[in-house]
Amino acid sequence: MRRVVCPGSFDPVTNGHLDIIGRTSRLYDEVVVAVLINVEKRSLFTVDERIEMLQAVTKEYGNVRVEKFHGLLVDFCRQQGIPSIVKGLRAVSDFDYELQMAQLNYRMSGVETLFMSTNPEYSFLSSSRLKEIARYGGDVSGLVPDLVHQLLVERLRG
Ligand SMILES: O=C(O)c1ccc2[nH]nc(Br)c2c1
Ligand SMILES: O=C(O)c1ccc2[nH]nc(Br)c2c1
Repeated sequence: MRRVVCPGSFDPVTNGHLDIIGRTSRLYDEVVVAVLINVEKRSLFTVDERIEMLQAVTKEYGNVRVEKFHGLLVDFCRQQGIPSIVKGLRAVSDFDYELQMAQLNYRMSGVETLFMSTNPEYSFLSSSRLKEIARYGGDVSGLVPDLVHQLLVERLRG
């Protein structure tokens, strides 16, 4: 059974994330989306809210499991018995950092990292940029799933 981890903060999940997860779900028997618990970082949605959104928007794929983890990603992979990670690459600017992380993770644990080119339509998109636009009243409806859009507007209004 070929399984892979797709890590991130997903605060919240965007259409860019969903594109990567959906395409990855067609390549593996199971995709484990790993939501990072980072207590130092102030997040807009709680980890459990992010997990619920991810579960709702990935249900249709049928082979995506959403989990949370803290600490080292490679320790999570080891605990899950999963030998590889898939990450999206939006632009050359992502590559330097992601390459270093991939080399470090491999050196620490032998866990492999596979990179997938993001859909150019979303190459500018990140959760943080999305929240910034939404905070100032910008229309982000085409950048996140409808469910996430509703929750985002409600949360920012609150
Ligand atoms: O949500 C994040 O922080 C995040 C970061 C980096 C990422 N690369 N590929 C994906 Br999907 C992804 C998600
Ligand atoms: O949302 C982010 O912060 C983020 C970062 C880096 C990323 N690479 N590919 C994707 Br999809 C992606 C998303």
